[in-house]
Amino acid sequence: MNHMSDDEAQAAPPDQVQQPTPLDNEDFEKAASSPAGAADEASDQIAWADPNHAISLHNVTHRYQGKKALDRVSFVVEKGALHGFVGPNGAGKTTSLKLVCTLLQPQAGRVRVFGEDVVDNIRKVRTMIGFMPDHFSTYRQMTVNEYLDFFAAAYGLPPARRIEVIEQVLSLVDMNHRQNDLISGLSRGMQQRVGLARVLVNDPELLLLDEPASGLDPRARIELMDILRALRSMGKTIFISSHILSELAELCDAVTIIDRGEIRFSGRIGDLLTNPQNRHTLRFEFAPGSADMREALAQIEGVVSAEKSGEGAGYRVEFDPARLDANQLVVRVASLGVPLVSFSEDRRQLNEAFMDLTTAGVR
Ligand SMILES: Nc1ncnc2c1ncn2[C@@H]1O[C@H](COP(=O)(O)OP(=O)(O)OP(=O)(O)O)[C@@H](O)[C@H]1O
Repeated sequence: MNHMSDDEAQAAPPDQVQQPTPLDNEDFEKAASSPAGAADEASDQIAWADPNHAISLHNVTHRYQGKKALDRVSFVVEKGALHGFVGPNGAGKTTSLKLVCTLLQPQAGRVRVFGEDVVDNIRKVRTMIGFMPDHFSTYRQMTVNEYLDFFAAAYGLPPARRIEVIEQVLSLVDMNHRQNDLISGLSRGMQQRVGLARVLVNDPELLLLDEPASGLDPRARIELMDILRALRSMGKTIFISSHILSELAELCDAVTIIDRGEIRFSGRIGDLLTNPQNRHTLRFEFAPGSADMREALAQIEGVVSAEKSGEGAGYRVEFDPARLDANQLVVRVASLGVPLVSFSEDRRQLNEAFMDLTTAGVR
């Protein structure tokens, strides 16, 4: 996502916010007639304006020069969550982030941060958020210390307090030892840590991170994820965007998937992975080197199909719940006389889920 420069992403005064363009009649009609439409706003107010929702987008539509970037988008991010925001190129991630950051105003619908409307309470919202764009577009010739001091001053911290805060935020991202280095001389991973330190300068409750792991090597990626977990354990809410669902699966509690301006899924990762169609399928893994078990499994009363799964001695076993429940199936499989290593619910692979929910091609 590169529509927003680093300097643009900082505390832009309200008069620099892109003003909304009125929507056409079609948009208003759809918004009003949708189940979560503007007409329902009053009745839904309590839920959508809940301060325990760090972010809520309710029926938000946004267009650029007539072209729809977001189409009646609604989702919430719970306070204290590490929440992923995933979608292919052009899906609408940056546009959504710009709305939450107060750099854009919604043309239809409501965007709230901890229950505060981003249009009505723009200044309050800005004190609660920290936005990290995906690249350093400027400031590369500053030292780490100068860079952080610049932002701390912009937030109005007095000089003595700035020294203290810079020490604290650099220690959170383990970068105190690079305080006097030029940003341009730092690795991508270290630049990302400095970017995070900058976002923490005003101690925001909500961190908005745009593709923070892109371009990082595996080690830097793991270290960054550890820092994010530590920040979450300090009570921060973290909303993190990525193109790659599997990258966020280990880290996040919940995920929102967006494609072509529409929300395809928003909820707990576990719910995304549990395929309703696979509720009656279990995966069994026998000891390595075991004989082919397909026939033995298929002969169990109530088993509909038994297929090999993966390279080793794994099998997907589908059963008819009217004739057999999962416990009975496990007992029967365990008594086949071949050592059973594990059994589990058959869960969809993340990438498979992502591909199912999104469409091919770049917008
Ligand atoms: N300033 C703009 N002017 C015109 N069209 C825009 C502008 N910003 C975004 N768009 C268009 O709006 C749609 C959504 O873009 P957005 O940047 O929000 O998606 P994204 O999910 O962040 O994509 P990426 O991951 O590629 O950055 C795209 O079709 C994009 O081309």
